[in-house]
Amino acid sequence: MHLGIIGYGNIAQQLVTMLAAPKGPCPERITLLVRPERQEGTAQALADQPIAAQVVTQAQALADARPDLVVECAGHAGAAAHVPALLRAGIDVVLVSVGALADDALHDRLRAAAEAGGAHLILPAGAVGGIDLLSALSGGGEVELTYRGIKPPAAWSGTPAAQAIDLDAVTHATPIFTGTAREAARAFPKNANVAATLALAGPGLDATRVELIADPAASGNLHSYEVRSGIANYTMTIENKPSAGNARTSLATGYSVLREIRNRMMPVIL
Ligand SMILES: NC(=O)C1=CN([C@@H]2O[C@H](COP(=O)(O)OP(=O)(O)OC[C@H]3O[C@@H](n4cnc5c(N)ncnc54)[C@H](OP(=O)(O)O)[C@@H]3O)[C@@H](O)[C@H]2O)C=CC1
Ligand SMILES: O=C([O-])CC(=O)C(=O)O
Repeated sequence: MHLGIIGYGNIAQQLVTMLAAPKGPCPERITLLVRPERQEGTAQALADQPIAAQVVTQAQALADARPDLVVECAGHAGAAAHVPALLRAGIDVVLVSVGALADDALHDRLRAAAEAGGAHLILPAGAVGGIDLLSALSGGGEVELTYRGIKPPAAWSGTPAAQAIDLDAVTHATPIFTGTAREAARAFPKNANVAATLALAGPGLDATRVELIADPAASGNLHSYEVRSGIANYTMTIENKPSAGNARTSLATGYSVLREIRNRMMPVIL
């Protein structure tokens, strides 16, 4: 496999490290797309790992390299800037920044690009689980979904919560947002991709209720949700450990993307 990666932050670095480890299938080549000012530093960082790697700075250059699969790990703006051109070029893309789809215009643009290119936009489960069952239940009729995301106060820094309350002074679990999954994904682009993923697998971005909480007692990122439907009811709680490079991103996210990549390299998909 020739793998493309957009962005070289926390998730992308975790991915390259895991892919380069001597366990499990590994791509033959990686092409990374980073900002121009990051090109040299990224090339240097990649020199010490065993997978052949090149670094480009334009979506067109990544498309021209013809990777078999691209994973986007660059946030909502990075996804909007680069993913449409890749889909239009017929390249399948795993969109980690799922909350970017809360922008209807971008959602339409990505869908049209995938159709025009005959490519697929793949939404990974990311830091949450149970997407398979939720999506299956949604195919069978009406589904009700409520989601609650709990993170330590520091994980909400740089978000609207930091303007509304003093995060350093939070002493107990404090709600910082209630609303729809669409509102959450747009207001918390680095923290509510899970809400968007659940909503898209479930009753939709405007019909999914979301509560976000800052809790000094939280040791990681906790995602819990409740599903009610005519076919099955379930609740799920996931206690995620934070990733080393970015506390607001759960460690499991990189593993979920790794699964998407390796499923493309294996005769049996699971
Ligand atoms: N689906 C899920 O469950 C989850 C999804 N996410 C999503 O994944 C994203 C990435 O997470 P994480 O790796 O932890 O975040 P980081 O901030 O560590 O990494 C993001 C990287 O993307 C780069 N980037 C941003 N814009 C562009 C661009 N236009 N072109 C190229 N590179 C760009 C940044 O570079 P620079 O420093 O130069 O800006 C940075 O290196 C999050 O922003 C979030 O949207 C996160 C957690 C869970
Ligand atoms: O990684 C997580 O726990 C979830 C997250 O940041 C998001 O949903 O954007």
